[in-house]
Amino acid sequence: MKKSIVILGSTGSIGKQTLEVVAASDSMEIVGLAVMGNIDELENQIQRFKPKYVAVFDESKAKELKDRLRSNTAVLSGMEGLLELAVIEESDIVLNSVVGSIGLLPTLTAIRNGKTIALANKETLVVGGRLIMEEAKSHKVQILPVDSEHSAIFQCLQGEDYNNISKLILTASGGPFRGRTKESLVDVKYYEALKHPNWDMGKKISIDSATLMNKGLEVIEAKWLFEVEMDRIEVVVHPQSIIHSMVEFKDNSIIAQLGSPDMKLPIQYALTYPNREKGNTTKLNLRELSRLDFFQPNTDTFPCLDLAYEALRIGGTMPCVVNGANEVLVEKYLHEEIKFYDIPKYIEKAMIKHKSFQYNSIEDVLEVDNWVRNWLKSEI
Ligand SMILES: NC(=O)C1=CN([C@@H]2O[C@H](COP(=O)(O)OP(=O)(O)OC[C@H]3O[C@@H](n4cnc5c(N)ncnc54)[C@H](OP(=O)(O)O)[C@@H]3O)[C@@H](O)[C@H]2O)C=CC1
Ligand SMILES: CC(=O)[C@@H](O)[C@H](O)COP(=O)(O)O
Ligand SMILES: [Mn+2]
Repeated sequence: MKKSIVILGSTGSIGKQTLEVVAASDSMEIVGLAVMGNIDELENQIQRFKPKYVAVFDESKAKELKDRLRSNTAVLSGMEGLLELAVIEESDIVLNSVVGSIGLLPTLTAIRNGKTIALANKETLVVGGRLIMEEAKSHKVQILPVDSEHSAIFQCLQGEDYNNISKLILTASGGPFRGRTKESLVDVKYYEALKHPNWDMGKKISIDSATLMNKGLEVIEAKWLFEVEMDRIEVVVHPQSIIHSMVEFKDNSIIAQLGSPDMKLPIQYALTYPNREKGNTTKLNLRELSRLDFFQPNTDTFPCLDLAYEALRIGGTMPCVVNGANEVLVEKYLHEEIKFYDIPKYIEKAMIKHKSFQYNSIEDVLEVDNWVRNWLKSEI
């Protein structure tokens, strides 16, 4: 029997690579695909993978697709359609690779319906980590990390007792501006920030890598996934992105996971877990690797990392505020409405304005997410 996969965000960087993984495997098939509004690409995907269902978030685009489509694929639409797709009976696993906190509700809905989750959408755990992990436990649902660092840690922890973890060591490439001074980045343009040295990713996460907010979000993601407190999560800059992360144990042994920087590897691991299948990524040739470097992150040039740690220290709804502010600010930076250092500046302002509280429901989280987005509108 083939494993039936639903991909939320199939037209994005992770979504397309997931389709490549599925296409190359004999053990998986696609039953559902969801996108925001890129129906041209979705139509190609429908022809190739013949999913039973698709969901298009943008209602008018969904209607356009319905009018165009000459196949038996059912077209769902809006948030309702996205949630419906997240819980279809035919699926064995839901890979969530939408971008942003909009991914929270589909993850939660899938968990409440007992669906195994392959999670690329890190914002889910940043904004609602406590709730998600509680629900996953109570519904006995497994969350399989897709983010490369978390997949690496998950792989390092196979067969290990989590009580023996001494610390998690997340590697960061340092992004396109590694080694630069703050002064030199004041007027840096978004298209320079999009040039990641090692990974080909969507725009939002590429800007996050350039500010180091990506690593901040990943520290929060790691805290929830592996139940490790923030003072035992360390970030080390590793420009080659060959070691994808490490775990140090009580006995001072460190286990690392290595591979060429290609997301198809963690995607495949999540989809085939606990098995491993033949991979199609470039093999590492250790003899050709001349060196592996490690440095301390420069939080003077990249203050976003410290802001994320501070949000985690405060706890409650503060990480949600940091995430919501960051999403708005990255979008504005991409549209040249603000400058590079306005990103940390306004995130910090939002943190000062917000009084964090312990959320008890998804409604609490969504309200805070909404608040920070509206507050920024009036502030900038
Ligand atoms: N790219 C990477 O290598 C990595 C990404 N991640 C994480 O994975 C997630 C996805 O990143 P990435 O693939 O780069 O992002 P992209 O911007 O490339 O793709 C985003 C995808 O989400 C879809 N989407 C956005 N909003 C909605 C919505 N409301 N309903 C349905 N679909 C929606 C988009 O559809 P449309 O095309 O129609 O707009 C698109 O398919 C992010 O959380 C990121 O942090 C983690 C590790 C690595
Ligand atoms: C591929 C992946 O998981 C990204 O999150 C990547 O880690 C980004 O690179 P940085 O280390 O520069 O943030
Ligand atoms: Mn990552």
